[in-house]
Parts: sequence; C-alpha cells; structure tokens
Amino acid sequence: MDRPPRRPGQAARPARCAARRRRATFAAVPPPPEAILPLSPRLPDPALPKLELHCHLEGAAPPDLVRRLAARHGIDLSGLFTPAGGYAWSDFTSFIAAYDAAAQVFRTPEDFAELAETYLAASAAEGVIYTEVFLSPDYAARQGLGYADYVAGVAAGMDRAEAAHGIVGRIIPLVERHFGPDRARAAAEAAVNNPHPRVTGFGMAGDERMFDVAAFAPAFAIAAEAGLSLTAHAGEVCGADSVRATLDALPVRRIGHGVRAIEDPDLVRRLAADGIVLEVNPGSNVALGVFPSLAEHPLLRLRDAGVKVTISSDDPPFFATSMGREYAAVAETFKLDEAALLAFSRTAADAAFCDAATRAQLHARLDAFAPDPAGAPFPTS
Ligand SMILES: Nc1ncnc2[nH]cnc12
Ligand SMILES: [Zn+2]
Repeated sequence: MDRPPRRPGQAARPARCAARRRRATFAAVPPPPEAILPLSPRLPDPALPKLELHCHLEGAAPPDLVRRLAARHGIDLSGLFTPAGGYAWSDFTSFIAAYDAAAQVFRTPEDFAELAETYLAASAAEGVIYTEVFLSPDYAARQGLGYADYVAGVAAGMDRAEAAHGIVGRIIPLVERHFGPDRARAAAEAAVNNPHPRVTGFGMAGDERMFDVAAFAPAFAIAAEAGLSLTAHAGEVCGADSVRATLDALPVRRIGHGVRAIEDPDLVRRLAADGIVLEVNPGSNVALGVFPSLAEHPLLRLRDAGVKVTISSDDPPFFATSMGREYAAVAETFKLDEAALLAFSRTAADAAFCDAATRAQLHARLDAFAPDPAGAPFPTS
C-alpha cells in the first residue's frame, strides 16, 4: 500500500534512499588505515599547493586534542575511542554519533581557536594554501556557545595560522540535515544576521536519508539572498537521485561528495554541462564504504566526463587521512603526474567561496609553483 504523502519538513523515510551497505561489522572499529588509502611509499609532496573545500572543523579534531579538552572540561568520553586511541565507529550512523560525541568537548571560543589553528597549521605543513572549514553551529549551541562567539573563536585561530604559515581560511556554517528544516532556517538567519568577513558560504551536511531536500529551500534562500555561496552534501549515503533532487531544489553550484552521480550517465552529463563542482573526499568515501577501494572510486571517471572535481579530506582523523595523504594516494593509485594533481587545486581555486582578489592570489601561488598549461595567468581584474 502506498504511504501517505509527507508534509514538508516531516522526517524522511530512510528506506527510500538506496544506501550502500558496507561489510558487516560487529564492533565500533573503523577499517585500518591501509584499507582506506594506500600507504604511499612516497611522502605527500609538501611543496605542491593544495586547496581544501570540504572539511568539517569538529571532524578534523585530533583525538589527543579531544582527550585533552575532555579532561579540561570534565567530560566523560568512554566509548568514543578504540583501544588504539583513534575514534570508534563502524558505519555512517556510528560515525555521525562519534563525530557528535567528539564535538561536545569544544565549548569556548578559545577551544575553537585552538582547533582551527591546529588544523590549519598541520594542513599548511602539507602544502595546503587555502582551507574552507565547515562549522556546525547546532553543535556549538548545544554546548552553550552562540553563533557569533563560535565564529569569532574559529576566525581568531585562522588569523593566527595565516600569520604564522600563510594559509588562508574561510568559514562555511552548515546545517545538519537530520536536525530538520526549522533548525536550518534558524541557522541561516544566524549567519545572515551576524556577518563576518571569513564567513563566505552556507551549506548542509548530516544524514542525507532524512527529510525532503526541498524542505530546506527556505533556509538556502535566506543565505543566498545575503550573498553567501552555497553547497550541500548529496550523493554520498544516497545515490544519483539525491544529487538530482538537491540540484533541483537548492541553488547550489557545489555539491559535497556527489560521487554517486556516477550511477546515472544523464546526471553526469548535467553536472558537466552546468559546471557543478564536486567536493570529492576519496578517503572518506572508502572509509565509509561508499566505494570498496580507491581504485574503484569514480574520481577520474567523473573528471574525464568533464565534471569539475576537487579533492578534500572531510573528517581527516576519523578516516586516517589528510590532504597530503589524499593527494599522494590519488597520485599513486591513478598514476597521476604533478600537472594532473595541480589541476585539482586549480579547479578548487576557481570554485572557492572567496572574493576575486583572494582567488587571484591563490592562482598566483599555483602559477608560481608551475605555470598553468591552459595558458594565460588567472586574470586579476
Ligand atoms: N561525510 C559526512 N557526510 C555527512 N555529514 C557529515 N558530517 C561530517 N562528515 C560528514
Ligand atoms: Zn562532509
């Protein structure tokens, strides 16, 4: 029997999304690092400039920092860590729960400043020149930290990292899809009512199986109206239909993940024709069982079909990865040379949520490493 139609905003029926099943697991232990990305005999090349468009700040928290802040704030985190000291999770749902638990140790603006500075400094050491971090204001609010103080803390950490290491940071507040459209609308209003020069975008992450994506259109309209650039996760846990529905419902030009678009050739053609940029996270996709191995990941098939693809790390310590490891593993697995790797960085510079002057500086740094084979240097005016 057909189910009754859902009201906008009503909780989705998870079964409608054909999520891929990963191998059965009986304990919350993630795959070992070597089962996620090949451990390259080559060190990640720290000189090759890299740009990251997709990293969740709380998801970038090293376990040691989380343990230290938990002790500082007197928080019991039993169950969050494996015996080896990494994060304990075994599938997408338990990963989101672990992310949620780790996020609760960040409570003050200085906690977030330390996290942002730590992450950007480590990224800069691997050659990252630009990072957009996703923030989760709903998590910070749960710890009693308001949006403006949260952003100020992260921005202070970015200022310190930029001054010390030259890495440029931008902030994209996200809504968690599983918290529903009302919270999303409130988050969009908070972002718009508390502008900050480092906040240049707005987006959505969380459980793609929950709620109709169209229910989030009002939140995205508020952000778009205020001039924020937009991105939304889709095509990770759910398939090509989820990417199509997201593009139909929201005025986004970038999709977080989007990799399961590969299941539908018509959709791949649409992405290419419309110049939609995919924020691809190869290590995350393998770790979460979206694809069985990096060799079977569609990164290059999408690129070769004309889709704009970039490389990011998503939640690096959860997935035993980093920007350096992602670039090194992709280079090794797909036998890519330096020019091919730089092309990912150039696509990311084109798609970055930043102003024209910043974009020109990023392209200048890429061109200084190796001239753009496409010819003319990136226009500065
Ligand atoms: N990979 C991911 N997918 C959806 N939401 C997330 N939040 C943090 N990481 C995520
Ligand atoms: Zn993500």
